[in-house]
Amino acid sequence: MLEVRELSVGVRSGGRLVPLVERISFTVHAREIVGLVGESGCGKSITAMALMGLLDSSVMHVEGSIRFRGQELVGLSPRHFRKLRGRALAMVFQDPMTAFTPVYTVGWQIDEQIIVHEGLSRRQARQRTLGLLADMGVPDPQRTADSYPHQLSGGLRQRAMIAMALSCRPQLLIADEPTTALDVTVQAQILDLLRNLRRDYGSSVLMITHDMGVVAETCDAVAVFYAGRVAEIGPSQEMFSRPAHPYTAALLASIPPLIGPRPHRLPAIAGAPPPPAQRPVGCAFASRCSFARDTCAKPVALHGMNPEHQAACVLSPDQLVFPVPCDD
Ligand SMILES: Nc1ncnc2c1ncn2[C@@H]1O[C@H](COP(=O)(O)OP(=O)(O)OP(=O)(O)O)[C@@H](O)[C@H]1O
Repeated sequence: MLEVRELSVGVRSGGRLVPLVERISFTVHAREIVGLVGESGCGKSITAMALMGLLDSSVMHVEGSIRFRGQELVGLSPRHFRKLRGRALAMVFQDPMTAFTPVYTVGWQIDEQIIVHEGLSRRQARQRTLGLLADMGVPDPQRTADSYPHQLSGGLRQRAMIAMALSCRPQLLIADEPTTALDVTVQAQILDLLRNLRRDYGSSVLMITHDMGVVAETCDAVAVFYAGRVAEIGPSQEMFSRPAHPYTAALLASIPPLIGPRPHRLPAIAGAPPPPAQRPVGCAFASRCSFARDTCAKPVALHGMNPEHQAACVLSPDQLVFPVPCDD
């Protein structure tokens, strides 16, 4: 369905190219939910924008390959990208107000999307809009369709945006932090909705998040991003039970337990990722890693526990014994 190979994105700055994303590879199979996870600034959104053809080519340079259902997207013209977007490829954002304009009703905007892409009449489009809103668990679809975006709660707006993204039955939905702005109950409902998309619509989902808890709830496979590179990639179950990169382990340690007493405080990762212009050639996590040693200063490629589960760490999983969260 989607194969990203050695994808790099750089920004032109002061006569040189600063790498924002470096040689990223991952695959999304049909009906699969894949997570891109990592702290703020590690390149998740830039990757998503490259997939959607939304990067400004006068500022950003894209290299490598993005094959979507056999079609190469790197170098695709804006006109061809426009045809794909909203149809085969769709995206939902953290803030639905970026998807909706405030001056038209939500229903009118979803209708428009359907009319433009599928040539249905306004009446037929409205039927589909109401059906989509109902599928998204909107209690009163007619009323929601007739509302302006600012009249809806955050949860309803998010459902309406997902309905709009699904209006032309995309094969791949990219969800960029779709639940971050929502309270915990609504968050769980939206994640449920995304999980059901493959069953109800046959869609694959690329889930972008900084939250390992969201990955645990939804994703079949996950790529852990750190400072513009993939630190670890693999099936989520396997990665959760046996992380092979200290950064993954640190992210996992920051998920609150679902059952039992919650630790007094969750371990946070001290420090911050290096900014793009200051990334070292070796492991960019080394300066924050309790396992760091001299060899971490050399570049390290992803290598495998098995062909599917790979990490870019000089240590083998046996050498990585991670502390469990303490309860002090
Ligand atoms: N237009 C731009 N020009 C220059 N640098 C940029 C631009 N957009 C993003 N960056 C930089 O690229 C890096 C990756 O940003 P990106 O938004 O992809 O991170 P992210 O992992 O999605 O973080 P967040 O979770 O905060 O959205 C960051 O260091 C960011 O400052």
